[in-house]
Amino acid sequence: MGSISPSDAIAADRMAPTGIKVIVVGAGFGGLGAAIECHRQGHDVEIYEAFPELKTLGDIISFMPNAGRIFARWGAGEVTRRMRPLSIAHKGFNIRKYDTGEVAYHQLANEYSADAPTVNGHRGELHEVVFEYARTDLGIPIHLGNRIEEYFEDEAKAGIVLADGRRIEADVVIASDGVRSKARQIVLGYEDKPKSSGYAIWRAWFSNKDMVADPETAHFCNKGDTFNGWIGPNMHFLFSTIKNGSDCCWVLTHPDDHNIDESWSFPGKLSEAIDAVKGWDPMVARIISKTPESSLVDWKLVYRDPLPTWVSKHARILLLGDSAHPFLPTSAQGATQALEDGVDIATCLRLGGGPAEVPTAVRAHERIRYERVKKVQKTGESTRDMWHKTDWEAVKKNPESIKFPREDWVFKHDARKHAEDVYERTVRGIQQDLHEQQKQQPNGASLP
Ligand SMILES: Cc1cc2nc3c(=O)[nH]c(=O)nc-3n(C[C@H](O)[C@H](O)[C@H](O)COP(=O)(O)OP(=O)(O)OC[C@H]3O[C@@H](n4cnc5c(N)ncnc54)[C@H](O)[C@@H]3O)c2cc1C
Repeated sequence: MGSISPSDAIAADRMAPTGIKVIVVGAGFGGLGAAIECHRQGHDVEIYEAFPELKTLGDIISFMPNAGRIFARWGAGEVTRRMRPLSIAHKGFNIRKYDTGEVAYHQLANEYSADAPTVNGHRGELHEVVFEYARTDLGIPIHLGNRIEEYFEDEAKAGIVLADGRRIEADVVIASDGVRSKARQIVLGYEDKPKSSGYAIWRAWFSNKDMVADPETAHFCNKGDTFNGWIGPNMHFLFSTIKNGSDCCWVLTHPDDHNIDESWSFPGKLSEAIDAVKGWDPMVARIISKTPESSLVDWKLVYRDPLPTWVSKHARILLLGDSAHPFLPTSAQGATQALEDGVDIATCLRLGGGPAEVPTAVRAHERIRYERVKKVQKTGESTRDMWHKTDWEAVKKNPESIKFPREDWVFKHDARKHAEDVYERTVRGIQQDLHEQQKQQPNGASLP
């Protein structure tokens, strides 16, 4: 049997058309993932995005095996093949005590698995792989430079209003427009603002030039990729070397009660970051001092309590990814859960069967995803608290207690299989609940 070319594998990666038209707002990981999965599962999809062109900005992002499993299925492994050379290939995570710098625990890296790889790399570079896969390989229309100001729906359709006044309709609108989503107003019926998480993060990505010039820091770059974390009271500093040690990246999470009405990303000041680590292992300040100030970002971390719903009244507009549920970075699951959302909604729409069944499919999606997302969100708080309130005497006795949690219920989740397994049962549950509610309405009035 002859081998199949990557382009044939990509073309073959599509199920029969369902006749469902989907608009996705936002081309972040959430929107792109949803659009790719909708395309694969036979829906007719296009994306509207505010940014006028793709820029490979940012620093590190981690995708755990529950995201790797999703990427690995795109184009029969073509997407993960493109991601692999961009990803960190460190052997393990050195978890250090903040003041002495001693390694309290060495957590081995996950083995590379072609079916469900862990992917850690530059956010902009990985984003570009996914963006180009959607646009160039799959031919999904991505309309850049379109900021959506309004969403609308009735029982039969939903849509968006573009800046020039054009109204575009579809069977369903997936609003993956991030933490400041405009769609939340129509979904919730009120304006819901993100609040301060009480923390900010200095973040930097830079070349190893000054690190290798200093014999005290050169070893981090001369041994290939490395990953070290200093864990201290109410703060942590994570430092990676990437691409065989040629690039460096760090994040310093620290308390900060900012005003979240303001923009949340600012140029960072090195002196402030160095001040924050007074009393810490001097290596931390030394690494920070090698950072060109122009590459330092002061990122105010916002959060929001779980929303009561992600679905509009007629169930034709759906919040997805950060617009529905922002995560704390200590879960390392925000973008991953956005990808799971995309797989789930694309699967529910297909199993629903066609445009008339969209509201049922959208409601089933929310019911399938809601509790899992809430539970994963909590891991961001528990890991942060575990690190920021470390009892070092207890860690001496049980070093493993400080490791980054890797739980099977999070990592082994197969979003598509799960949706296929529970869809019918979930729809029956929704119908039963509606029936019960209708019985309780006076004069048999019907519910939306
Ligand atoms: C410091 C930090 C570190 C993180 N680390 C990790 C990690 O290691 N692993 C992980 O899984 N997650 C991580 N996350 C979370 C992750 O980055 C997000 O959860 C994820 O990127 C959300 O993707 P999204 O597509 O939902 O939203 P976004 O990436 O915010 O995308 C929203 C898109 O919508 C567009 N848009 C917004 N408004 C409109 C509009 N009105 N009209 C049209 N387009 C619009 C925006 O331009 C943007 O492109 C981290 C987050 C932070 C803050």
